[in-house]
Amino acid sequence: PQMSIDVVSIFPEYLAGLQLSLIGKAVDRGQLSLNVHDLRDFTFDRHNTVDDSPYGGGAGMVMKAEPWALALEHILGGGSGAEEGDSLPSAGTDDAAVGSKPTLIVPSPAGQVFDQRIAEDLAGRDHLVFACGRYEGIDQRVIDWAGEHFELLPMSIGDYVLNGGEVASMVMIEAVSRLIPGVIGNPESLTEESHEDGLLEYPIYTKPANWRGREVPEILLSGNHAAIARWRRDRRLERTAEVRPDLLEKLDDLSKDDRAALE
Ligand SMILES: CN1CCC[C@H](Cn2ccc3ccc(-c4n[nH]c(N)c4C#N)cc32)C1
Repeated sequence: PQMSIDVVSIFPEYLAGLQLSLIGKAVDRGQLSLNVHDLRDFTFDRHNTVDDSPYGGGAGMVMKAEPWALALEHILGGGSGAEEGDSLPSAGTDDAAVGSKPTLIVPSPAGQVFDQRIAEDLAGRDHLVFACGRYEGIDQRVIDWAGEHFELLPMSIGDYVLNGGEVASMVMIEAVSRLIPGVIGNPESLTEESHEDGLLEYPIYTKPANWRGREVPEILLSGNHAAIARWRRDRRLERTAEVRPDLLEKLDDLSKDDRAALE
């Protein structure tokens, strides 16, 4: 596969949604491999304990280090099949020396904020591993240890608080996998979309031309493709100025026509 994705979670069924639709098809086509691991499979006490109370006191529980290290070592050791089919490293070398290190993404409110640029960067990598925390998070020593075996990326999907890393991982996996060539049916649909080139997308319409008395903008029925392209760009500029002026300020290649649309 072009990319292997592993996810570790105490709620593996949360990630089942990814098997549907586009990503499911890409997995069936062998473009993507997605493996979800239950953290509790790496506990061996009677209660499959994954958490304990925080040193120093405070509310909530902390996820214990050992299960996480065992789960991540299982994945490093090829437990995800990510390395299957790769030429086995010659004796004595470790993967990190032979290939590039896998990328470990740790969803966290304290992470770098995920955006389309980061999605594009991650889409070019071979092996992504997502560590989904719950409770108050994961013992810091796991993160410190993981930094020696992975390229470590603490990542937040936005400035609001969730209860765990699963939803954040699904957001990032969807944003990344749709950028992998062939995963999205028509690569054309990856252009001129919001955040791809810094402008929000233009309004879209389909049949009927008159719906409950509301007409489709005339220009779109004209067949004049240059005029339609201009109209669409004007709508993108207008919408971005209205909804996300912060994005507009980042643009430095506005044409004369663009500026006219913003007057
Ligand atoms: C009250 N406490 C505060 C700290 C976090 C605790 C819940 N939690 C445990 C693991 C974990 C992972 C990610 C996120 C998260 N929140 N917001 C985002 N954008 C995230 C992302 N990515 C949240 C998480 C709840």
